[in-house]
Amino acid sequence: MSMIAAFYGGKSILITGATGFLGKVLMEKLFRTSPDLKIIYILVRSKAGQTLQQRVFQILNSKLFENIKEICPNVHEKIRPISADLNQHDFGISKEDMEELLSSTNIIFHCAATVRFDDPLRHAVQLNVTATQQLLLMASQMPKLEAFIHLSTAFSNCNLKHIDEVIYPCSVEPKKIIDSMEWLDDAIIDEITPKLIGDRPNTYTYTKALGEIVVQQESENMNVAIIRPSIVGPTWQEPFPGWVDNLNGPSGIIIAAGKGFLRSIRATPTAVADLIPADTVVNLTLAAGWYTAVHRPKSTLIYHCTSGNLNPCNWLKMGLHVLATFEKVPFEKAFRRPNADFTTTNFTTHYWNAVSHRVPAIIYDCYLRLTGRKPRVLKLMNRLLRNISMLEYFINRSWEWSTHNTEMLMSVLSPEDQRIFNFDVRQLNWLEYIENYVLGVKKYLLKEDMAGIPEARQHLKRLRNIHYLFNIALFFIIWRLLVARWQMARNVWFFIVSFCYKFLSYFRASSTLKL
Ligand SMILES: CCCCCCCCCCCCCCCCCCCCCCCCCCCC(=O)SCCNC(=O)CCNC(=O)[C@H](O)C(C)(C)COP(=O)(O)OP(=O)(O)OC[C@H]1O[C@@H](n2cnc3c(N)ncnc32)[C@H](O)[C@@H]1OP(=O)(O)O
Ligand SMILES: NC(=O)C1=CN([C@@H]2O[C@H](COP(=O)(O)OP(=O)(O)OC[C@H]3O[C@@H](n4cnc5c(N)ncnc54)[C@H](OP(=O)(O)O)[C@@H]3O)[C@@H](O)[C@H]2O)C=CC1
Repeated sequence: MSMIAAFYGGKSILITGATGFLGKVLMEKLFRTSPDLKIIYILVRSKAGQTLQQRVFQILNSKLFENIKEICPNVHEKIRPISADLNQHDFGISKEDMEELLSSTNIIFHCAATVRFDDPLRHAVQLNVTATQQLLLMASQMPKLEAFIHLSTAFSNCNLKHIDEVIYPCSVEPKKIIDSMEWLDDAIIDEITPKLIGDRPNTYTYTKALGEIVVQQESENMNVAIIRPSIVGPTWQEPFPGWVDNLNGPSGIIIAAGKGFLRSIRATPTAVADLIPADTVVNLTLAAGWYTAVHRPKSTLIYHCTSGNLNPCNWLKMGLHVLATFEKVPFEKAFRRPNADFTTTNFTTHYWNAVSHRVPAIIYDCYLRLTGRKPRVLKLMNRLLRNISMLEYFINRSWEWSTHNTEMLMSVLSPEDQRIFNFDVRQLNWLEYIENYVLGVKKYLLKEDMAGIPEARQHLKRLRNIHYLFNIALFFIIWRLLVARWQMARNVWFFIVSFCYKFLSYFRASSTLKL
């Protein structure tokens, strides 16, 4: 019998960010392993014209939840969406809903966040810091609360090279930052943002670090744990391999490369690609929830959920295997044949951005214009290059994360729990995982059918022929221009032709002699 699964049985669980990538995998696993849980409250906002119920319906009817209705037939009754916007005071939760949450909740998983790197500081602080503070305030009024699990990121202290499972201070207290956001205007906030974030690359990592400090400061008398995953990738094993539903992390890059838009990227090939599968993060999160509630450690434990120190993979290995998988399962309607390389200097990056990215985009836009359509490829390309520049920080450095707490947690699990809530990344086969990643991107993000693979191959063959024809035509045009205008080119051409003629004559003469 799994102790962790049994622990969640009969419990009332509150999840924020349940409509997000990790939140959905977390909910699925909870229903699959503890179908007798009492209820899952999820804080949801209406979005893109969808009501809360429509959003929940969409999640429950998605491929990810395919088997849940069999395991937990009354799953609809066990999810209770609560209308909430974490940007609002008290999250805009109604009085009745708030009373129910406060009186019933046993466990909180706080996953909601803004994960955008370019969010203005005010918005990132509101969601990643102030909302965390408010949720802790709510948690402190929950008499039945057993554990509060906060999802942070392994990159919250990415300004350090070696990161321990501790909370590091920031130069300005989070409370001061929260206060200042209330009276400073946007222009001033924009001006002071670079000074505040210091040697961190963006507002996301900075506000996640502030969020951790808030958790530490506001969690008196509560059982709290912080999970710090690195770059969360698609599922490794559960409920099935390769599930992914957003463009974050490497997924967008894989699409851009597979569709032939991206031909080079500035990356350090030997830097560690610290990816961690979503189901591994969820298993560790659930195990930490159980441990925190049952063993009640004296201080807040931080768990690094990373792969680099136990089973490292680097960007070169990842890149090469992504490209090899494109050969087996090409994406449909590619712009160019997928073929990419890493650049390592400013000069080569700018050169290849011009030659391999912008020039083909301009040529294609000319073709669109000539055929009476609206040019759009250069705009798309510039956006892609801008977005990639925001990720570059993370693919040109390596970090070391210590994992003592994570290893301790693994060691206290029963063999049954180690199997059901497996977070031992040493067992991960990277080649298999990356192949499933590319397949998952094709199936679940691009919604492409496997039956379309022969046509996609044909399309790539056509692109290859166009590429060869284009190169031959370009060569002849340049040659004609040179020979027509430049005596030196004529001399070189005459020399090459006469050399070939002499070589052929010699070859013919020597073969006649042999006979
Ligand atoms: C010798 C041979 C060598 C071989 C080499 C081969 C080389 C290449 C082959 C391919 C290889 C792949 C392997 C290497 C790749 C390197 C990968 C690099 C990844 C590094 C990731 C680092 C992450 C690190 C760290 C931290 C981890 C975390 O804690 S947080 C989670 C991660 N967060 C993110 O990733 C967020 C990043 N994104 C953003 O901040 C923003 O989206 C953006 C700033 C990048 C883009 O903003 P922008 O305003 O331009 O676009 P936006 O409006 O957001 O979107 C445009 C349209 O796209 C849709 N969209 C965008 N994002 C998503 C999403 N997540 N889910 C769904 N849809 C999304 C959006 O809706 C828009 O659509 P429209 O509205 O229709 O326009
Ligand atoms: N993905 C990754 O690579 C990593 C993620 N993490 C952390 O894991 C956690 C989950 O990340 P992930 O699932 O990828 O993120 P997603 O962006 O997929 O999900 C974010 C969730 O937060 C919710 N949310 C955002 N703003 C609000 C709001 N104002 N009110 C209510 N809900 C809101 C979103 O709801 P809605 O659907 O309405 O937008 C969504 O459910 C985050 O804390 C993140 O920092 C850590 C390391 C890596």
